[in-house]
Amino acid sequence: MEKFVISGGIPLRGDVTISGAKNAAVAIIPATILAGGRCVIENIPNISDVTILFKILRELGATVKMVNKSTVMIDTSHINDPIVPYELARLMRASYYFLGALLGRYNLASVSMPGGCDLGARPIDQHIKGFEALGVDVSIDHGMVNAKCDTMLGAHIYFDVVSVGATINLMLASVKAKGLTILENVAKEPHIVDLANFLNSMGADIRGAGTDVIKIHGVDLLHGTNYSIIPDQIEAGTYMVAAAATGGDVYVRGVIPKHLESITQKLVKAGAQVDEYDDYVHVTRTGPVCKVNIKTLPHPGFPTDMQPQITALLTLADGTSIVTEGVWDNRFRYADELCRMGANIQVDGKVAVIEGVPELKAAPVKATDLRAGAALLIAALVAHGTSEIEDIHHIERGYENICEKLQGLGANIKKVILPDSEMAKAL
Ligand SMILES: CC(=O)N[C@H]1[C@@H](OP(=O)(O)OP(=O)(O)OC[C@H]2O[C@@H](n3ccc(=O)[nH]c3=O)[C@H](O)[C@@H]2O)O[C@H](CO)[C@@H](O)[C@@H]1O
Ligand SMILES: C=C(OP(=O)(O)O)C(=O)O
Repeated sequence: MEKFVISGGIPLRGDVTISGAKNAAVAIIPATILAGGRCVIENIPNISDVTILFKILRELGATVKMVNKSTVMIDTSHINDPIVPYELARLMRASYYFLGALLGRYNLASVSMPGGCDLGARPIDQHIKGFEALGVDVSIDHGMVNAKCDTMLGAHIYFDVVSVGATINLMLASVKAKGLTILENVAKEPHIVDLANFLNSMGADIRGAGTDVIKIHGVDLLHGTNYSIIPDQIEAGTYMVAAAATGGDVYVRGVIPKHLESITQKLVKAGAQVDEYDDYVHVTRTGPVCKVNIKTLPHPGFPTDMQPQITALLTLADGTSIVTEGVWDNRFRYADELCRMGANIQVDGKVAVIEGVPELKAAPVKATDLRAGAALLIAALVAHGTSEIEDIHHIERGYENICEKLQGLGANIKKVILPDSEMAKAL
């Protein structure tokens, strides 16, 4: 087991460069199956979710080679197995994109139910409803989702809830379906647009990504492509909040400021100064943290994946803030851990009332999921004394070299391998 040890109280200063977006990469990597050829993808984040997807692709028969530290060549000419087993699929959420991608190429897929962060119920009924509308038979047996059809036919699908995953899975499945597919009430996140751009660069005909309606004219054949993934909105937002929380002065580079607007707006209300430039933002805070009310919503609303991090900042506000989770049933499990560090947070279902405290105190804490881990890191960077964060594998699902990037900003953080894991490795 590994943990982060952080001595807090140091304002972050300097430059940090943002990696490729996790939630775009995890859709684009399975999508290479549709090419049936060679794709070269740049700006791949070096995170454990990506490593697992590469492993799955190799098991399916693809060739996956890193060309340099952030560019990968994936050749899916020789996929020979449409089955994604439990041991790999359970490790992450996006493994279910193999359903859409394999269906799109072979009209056949068998993928174990996915894992991912525990945020309450994470049903896949909208994915199944969409596949069925395209003429696919879907059954769930022994935890495997089995899907097959003879020919996929374009359809008009109206999603009952706005779902990133269902939008992506249906784009993947329908890109080669016969005729026109119309997806309505779709997600509009930047990674939806990035996937559409990637698929279009392979010869797909997808229009409207980034709006409520996506129209897909099925094509017979797709081909390999070269593509560069967008920067990670949530990684960027996390460093912006960390800069504000520590009273720092940080240049967050290699970003698309437009993707950060909802985060920037709340940070400014919370007392930070954020200056936007072409491909970087400059975040400082010299005054007090101000109370802010926030409700998370699908894009372009405030992203749920930034909710724990901004809550960590608001624990230090001058006054009481209310944070309402508008996407997930249970995304405040980290609040107890922040309270161990001296925060004052009352959670009632999807609402957290955060009464600001003058300071946080170092403590040993556990990351309950990816962004919960990021929130604890931010709190530990602020708190005086030495904190230890366990279960950092959650954090490493989504943040490339977070320890090194924070060290580069002057943080006193190190990754420690606990002796029992050394022992486990030796056995
Ligand atoms: C790999 C990835 O990109 N993960 C992101 C994706 O997760 P994910 O794609 O799983 O999230 P969804 O957008 O699908 O879920 C949004 C809401 O819709 C509900 N729902 C979803 C599907 C379905 O079939 N039925 C249903 O009811 C969910 O329970 C949730 O309440 O979007 C979330 C919302 O921005 C982010 O927090 C995750 O980081
Ligand atoms: C919830 C998240 O990821 P996943 O859907 O992969 O669990 C996240 O990125 O915050």
